[in-house]
Amino acid sequence: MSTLEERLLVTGGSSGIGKSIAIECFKQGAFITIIARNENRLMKAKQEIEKFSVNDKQVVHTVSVDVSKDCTYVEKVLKQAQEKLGPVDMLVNCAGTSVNAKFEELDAGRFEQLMAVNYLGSVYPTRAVITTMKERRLGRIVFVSSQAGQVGLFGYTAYSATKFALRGLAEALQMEVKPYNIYITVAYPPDTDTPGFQEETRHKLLETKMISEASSICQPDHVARIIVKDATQGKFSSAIGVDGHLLAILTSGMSPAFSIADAFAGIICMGLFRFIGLYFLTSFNSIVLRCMVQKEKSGKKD
Ligand SMILES: NC(=O)C1=CN([C@@H]2O[C@H](COP(=O)(O)OP(=O)(O)OC[C@H]3O[C@@H](n4cnc5c(N)ncnc54)[C@H](OP(=O)(O)O)[C@@H]3O)[C@@H](O)[C@H]2O)C=CC1
Ligand SMILES: CCCCCCCCCCCCCCCC(=O)[C@@H](N)CO
Repeated sequence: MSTLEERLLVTGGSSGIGKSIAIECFKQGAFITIIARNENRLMKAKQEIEKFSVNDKQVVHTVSVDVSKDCTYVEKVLKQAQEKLGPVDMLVNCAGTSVNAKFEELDAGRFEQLMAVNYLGSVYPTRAVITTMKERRLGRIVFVSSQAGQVGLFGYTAYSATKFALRGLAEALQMEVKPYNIYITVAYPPDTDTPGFQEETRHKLLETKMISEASSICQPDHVARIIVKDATQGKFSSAIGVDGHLLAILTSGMSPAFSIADAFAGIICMGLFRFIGLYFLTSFNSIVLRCMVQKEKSGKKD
């Protein structure tokens, strides 16, 4: 890592993808503060990450806070964290959670909770760092979305919406902060083998399971390596795997292009990828229909 990303804040840094991002950056000499709610898990993660230190000045700070509640408080504690750590070069918004269930089985509270954690829980930490980044004319902000933030899928009505929201936020913010040399990255990981994913899998709908097989299951350290590399380079979209890159081009819309070569690749491939996308969509719809027929045959209530 260059000298740029010396100081990092990683929300959700006590588990899964966030912890792997912290480890990846720590290995490259960064100073890191990890943020999550549960103090025990934070302490355990701190010890695990510190094993990868490359110089004896490196320590991992921890902050226990719920990023989804009380904006003023989140901003206050993260500003305090910056006094300890120094001005932040890169903020990684990775705290998040998912729920997989049919729309009518989710009560309204779940929609609110998910939007609070996944969306507002990225807005509040960003508010805590943006002014200093603008003053310093330097910074990177990462939003961890999902492939389910590029395409709405069966069982993810509440979840997908929160991940799509991050993209809107990121595009608008990028336009505002580009003149200040601040670069935004939206990461779209596929299913990744983390504690959060294992929890989600225990209650996963058959339709979602079958549809998700179209994409790979990744290891968190692999996902982290790609996100850190893309963010360091200042890429707006960070995709993983062949399907991830296909989806990124197909759903690129008005997102910034990383390079002229990237822009041309998109322009040339778009038509073909739309065709492939529609093929997948047709197969997903047929999975949904087959599952419904099967349930009706076996007399199960929907
Ligand atoms: N795993 C996957 O398949 C994929 C995951 N993603 C996204 O990546 C991110 C990380 O996922 P994953 O690694 O699986 O998750 P994990 O459940 O393994 O870890 C989630 C982390 O976020 C923290 N966290 C959760 N809620 C809050 C909160 N309200 N305030 C502060 N910290 C919080 C957790 O700590 P604590 O509970 O102690 O607060 C933990 O550190 C999420 O945004 C997820 O949506 C995207 C695509 C695929
Ligand atoms: C044109 C090309 C089409 C390519 C195929 C598209 C495949 C879509 C499959 C998406 C799988 C869902 C990932 C959700 C991950 C996630 O966020 C949760 N696991 C969180 O816990």
